[in-house]
Amino acid sequence: MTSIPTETLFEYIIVEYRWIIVILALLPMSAAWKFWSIIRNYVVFKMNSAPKMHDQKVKDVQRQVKAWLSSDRSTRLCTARPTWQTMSFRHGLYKKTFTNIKVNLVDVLEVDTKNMTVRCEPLVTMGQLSRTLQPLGLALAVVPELDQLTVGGLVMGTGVETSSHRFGLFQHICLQYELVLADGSVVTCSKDENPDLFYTVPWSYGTLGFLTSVVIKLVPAKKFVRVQYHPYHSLSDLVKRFTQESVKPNPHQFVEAVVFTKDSGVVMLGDMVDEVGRDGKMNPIGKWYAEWFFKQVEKHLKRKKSVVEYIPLRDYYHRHTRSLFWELQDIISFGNNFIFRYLFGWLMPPEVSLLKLTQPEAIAKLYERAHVIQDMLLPIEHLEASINCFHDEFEVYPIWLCPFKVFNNPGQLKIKSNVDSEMFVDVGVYGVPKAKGFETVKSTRKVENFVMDHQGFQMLYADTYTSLEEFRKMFDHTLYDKVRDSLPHCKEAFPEIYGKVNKTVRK
Ligand SMILES: Cc1cc2nc3c(=O)[nH]c(=O)nc-3n(C[C@H](O)[C@H](O)[C@H](O)COP(=O)(O)OP(=O)(O)OC[C@H]3O[C@@H](n4cnc5c(N)ncnc54)[C@H](O)[C@@H]3O)c2cc1C
Ligand SMILES: NC(=O)C1=CN([C@@H]2O[C@H](COP(=O)(O)OP(=O)(O)OC[C@H]3O[C@@H](n4cnc5c(N)ncnc54)[C@H](OP(=O)(O)O)[C@@H]3O)[C@@H](O)[C@H]2O)C=CC1
Ligand SMILES: CC(C)=CCC[C@@H](C)[C@H]1CC[C@@]2(C)C3=C(CC[C@]12C)[C@@]1(C)CC[C@H](O)C(C)(C)[C@@H]1CC3
Repeated sequence: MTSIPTETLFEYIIVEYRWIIVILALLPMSAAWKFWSIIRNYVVFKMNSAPKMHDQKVKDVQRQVKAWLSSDRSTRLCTARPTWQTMSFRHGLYKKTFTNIKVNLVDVLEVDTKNMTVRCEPLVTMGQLSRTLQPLGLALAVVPELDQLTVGGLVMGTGVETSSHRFGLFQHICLQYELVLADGSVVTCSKDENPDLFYTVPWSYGTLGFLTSVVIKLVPAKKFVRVQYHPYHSLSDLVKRFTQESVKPNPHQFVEAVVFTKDSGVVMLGDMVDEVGRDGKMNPIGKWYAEWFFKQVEKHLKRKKSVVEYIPLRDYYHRHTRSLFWELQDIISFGNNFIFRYLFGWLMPPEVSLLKLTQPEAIAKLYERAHVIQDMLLPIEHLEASINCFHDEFEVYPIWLCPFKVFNNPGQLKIKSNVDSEMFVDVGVYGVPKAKGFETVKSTRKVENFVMDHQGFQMLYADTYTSLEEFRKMFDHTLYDKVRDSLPHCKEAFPEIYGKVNKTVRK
């Protein structure tokens, strides 16, 4: 059955019989972990104990930074969050050599219904937030899809979702950050207070200070999302419709597309509603027995006509969680089989952290050699050319398309200078490449060059093969460098962004 070059019999057994470990150990462990965190978060939030503890916890972060300050400072600093717990594809090697600062801040602090904001700590996850906010009739303006993504990671990296064509990236819905800096001080920043710091925190990957709380913008939520599925059998027609829907003045609340082959795909347009209308069926895609969402979407291609469905709001927000987009099909190939779904669907998905922790070396090598995970962010006018380029270099399907607005703010993302905002699209490619002549580094480099030539950006949770020079060209470092120069001990404490995301520091 296997064609992976496994080095030992032990490794061979681990790879080939991994499903036994996944089903008997990882799935039950994941479920127990989820169950425990839901109860714990609920109790803490209801008892309202978290806001009182917050200052104490921030002081503890300050204490650790000050201890480093008074040491010989021979190492740099990073958070102590184990690398297997994170949503990045690789393990950060710097965690082993840097001083690890414990930032164990896991709570939703305050929901302000008057100002429509929520204040929360950096380790709060998207799943935890949507669970807390939904009963209050609220939602984050942008909810990145995977349950396990944290507020801290999304602020220091980036976050995108199908409402981003209206609200922008995750950074654009954040109103205030509280950080512990390298000199041990606590600062808050917003567009009016310490604006340079405020605008350079996103995409800084923890290289300016430790985030301790964030104020995020909320929007009113309704019970369901009315989703229209529009199948296309021509790439240019799909791109035309997708672009029109993204840029029009009064767009639908959610816009997304999944491209299944070079010339077929489905455009999805969604709007929140309170009741299920007569024009479509209710589809609770979050139920344990439901088919994986992308498989359901694929079926609309065959129907050839537009269809309307009503999806419960939380199910919609986390629609790609149960199948980790389409990555789980490579891990549990029979995961979408109806017998498996009825028996074990309620345990899905296995926690990404547990998958990462138990990933054998042979699988890591297989992914390195024959798997692509990349999100490229490009101005929307280059969408069709991007898909053609991705097809030539990778030939990986499905492709995820999500439009998003980039506001003309200071910081690392530079857009055309004469506009208030520019529409971009996230082209997400996750899977096994079928392109002839695919070679991980060579092919990814070609795509990276295409992205740079078209004024795009690369998401950095995945592998980047850019050189430091190219990276600094892709992301504008002018203000970032100025801020690092001005913050005491910053350059001594933290490497620059490239030092945390390039391939040599991640394995
Ligand atoms: C039940 C089960 C559980 C699994 N659990 C995990 C897991 O927890 N974590 C994990 O990472 N993987 C997991 N896998 C994936 C598994 O390791 C690979 O699918 C398998 O080893 C691919 O080898 P193959 O020769 O059997 O597949 P074939 O179908 O023969 O594959 C042909 C070629 O396609 C490529 N290929 C196939 N699958 C992949 C893939 N996933 N990524 C990159 N290239 C691929 C390889 O180059 C391979 O040589 C699981 C698979 C199964 C069936
Ligand atoms: N839909 C989407 O938008 C998706 C986004 N992603 C990406 O996944 C990542 C988020 O994953 P997640 O596991 O939550 O985050 P991680 O723990 O991987 O953190 C990402 C970066 O943020 C830094 N960071 C996190 N918390 C803090 C903090 N409190 N103070 C200072 N720095 C901090 C980390 O620094 P350190 O290295 O020191 O720990 C790290 O460099 C993001 O990069 C995001 O772009 C992935 C999938 C989907
Ligand atoms: C911007 C958007 C929407 C990005 C979606 C990113 C997902 C597809 C990524 C995030 C985490 C991710 C890199 C991951 C993996 C697949 C792709 C994921 C789910 C897997 C599960 C692939 C198998 C690997 O052995 C391993 C377990 C290490 C990783 C873990 C992280």
